[in-house]
Amino acid sequence: MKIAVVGTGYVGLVTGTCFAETGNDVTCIDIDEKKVNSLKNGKITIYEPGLEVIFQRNLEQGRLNFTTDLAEGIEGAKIIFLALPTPPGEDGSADLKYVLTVASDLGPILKEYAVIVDKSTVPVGTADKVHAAIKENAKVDFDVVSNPEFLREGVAVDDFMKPDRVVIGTTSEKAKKLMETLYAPLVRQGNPVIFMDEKSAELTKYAANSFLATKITFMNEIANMCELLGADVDSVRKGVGTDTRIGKRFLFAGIGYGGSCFPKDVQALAKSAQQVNYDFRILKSVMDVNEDQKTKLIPKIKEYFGGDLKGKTIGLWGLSFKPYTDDIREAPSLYNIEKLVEAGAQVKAYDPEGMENVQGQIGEKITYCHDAYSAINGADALLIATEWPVFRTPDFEKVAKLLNNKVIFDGRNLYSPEQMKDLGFTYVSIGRETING
Ligand SMILES: NC(=O)c1ccc[n+]([C@@H]2O[C@H](COP(=O)([O-])OP(=O)(O)OC[C@H]3O[C@@H](n4cnc5c(N)ncnc54)[C@H](O)[C@@H]3O)[C@@H](O)[C@H]2O)c1
Ligand SMILES: O=c1ccn([C@@H]2O[C@H](COP(=O)(O)OP(=O)(O)O[C@H]3O[C@H](CO)[C@@H](O)[C@H](O)[C@H]3O)[C@@H](O)[C@H]2O)c(=O)[nH]1
Repeated sequence: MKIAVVGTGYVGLVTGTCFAETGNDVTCIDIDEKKVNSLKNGKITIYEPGLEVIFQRNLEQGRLNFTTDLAEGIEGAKIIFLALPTPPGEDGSADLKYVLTVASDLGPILKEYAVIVDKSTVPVGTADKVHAAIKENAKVDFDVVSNPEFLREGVAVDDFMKPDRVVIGTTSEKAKKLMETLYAPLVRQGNPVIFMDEKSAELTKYAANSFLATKITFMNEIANMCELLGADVDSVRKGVGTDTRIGKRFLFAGIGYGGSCFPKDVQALAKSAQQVNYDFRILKSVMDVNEDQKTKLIPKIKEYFGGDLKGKTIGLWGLSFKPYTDDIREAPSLYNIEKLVEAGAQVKAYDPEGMENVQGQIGEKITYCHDAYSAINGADALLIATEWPVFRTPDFEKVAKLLNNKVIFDGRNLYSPEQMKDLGFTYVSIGRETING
């Protein structure tokens, strides 16, 4: 089937590449000329494990094409995905200007029936708005479908090719059939395609992300209680996670959730609630707690150094908001850097994939190191912000030698307190016993 994907960022590129891989003829459209040229020339624009190989294959075999021209890109497409940004507007609600601008542009250039799919995360009622924006100048029949995306960065290809479920919001039988055909190769594992109305599909996406953010935040609060009561959050996690009603996943306490989705989507759902005069109290708490959680280790670092960080150097392991991505949007590392620099400390950082993006955003505010050990060479303490596997089993003798003080502040609970005690480190983690080496 011929399909088009408008917006070739994270979701657009994964969507386009994966649908090309399942045999469709895909054209991806983006207004960013540099991005389009790079992709046309075979240079992938995001770091996402497993994506490059299928991107190259489909590009070479001509099933994956890129253009900046919307009319050219949608020519002959039966399905047109909108994978456009929906960032928080000034009041925290999702800004629909990208989605609605493209919808308006589509009206006059649609030449035959097509299904326009909202892949972006959009508030309830957006499918109606997109429909109205297209209809204003449309000369042909069309349907607008809500098909939220649930992929996680870092495992996006697997999530897309083997989804737990596909949610499709439409009341049009014609659109339903086309979407069913497109998704058929991805749901052979027996996972369901769940059809519903557009509004419920839109809300499903916000409910899923907000629920997961709440689950993490609940465990972060349990971790904070553990610290006050002398319990261990890892034991509590195992104890509760084995209850199948709760489940083992997304129970890891740490220095808060980040990324391009949870922070903005929780905020957008809270705003949607406010707009219909509903006080969504849990979400307000989730945002509050996460705000504090992100820089939770800073006061402890200050306390270790007697309250003053002036002239101290902190080695920072991890910049991306989670492992296996170069995405630094809303990464807790950035909030920690801000606080450390504000307090007069210097930061030497290493991240396997995220350094270029951080440098692009904050420039030379910190020093970028070529590996984990150079980031702690001569540093006064180590702070861990992201659980990249390379940080999990370091040579602790080397770590001790390179650091001026044997002290680790671990925002991702990578090491066991017992091991740190044996090695003689001072070790401060989240929701567990502090070890004074
Ligand atoms: N990143 C994720 O993991 C993820 C997962 C699920 C859902 N989502 C949702 O998907 C949507 C897109 O997210 P993303 O992370 O891919 O965004 P992104 O910022 O990475 O990419 C958006 C792309 O759209 C392009 N664009 C902007 N205006 C355009 C226009 N008029 N015409 C063509 N292209 C245009 C931009 O140049 C950019 O390349 C958001 O609503 C997001 O919430 C994201
Ligand atoms: O037990 C956990 C799990 C995650 N996190 C943090 O939560 C954030 C988000 O992690 P994750 O959900 O794995 O990454 P995303 O790629 O942002 O994916 C989320 O956001 C996407 C965009 O909407 C959705 O499609 C996905 O389903 C949803 O998981 C990260 O900062 C993680 O460090 C924790 O602190 N503890």
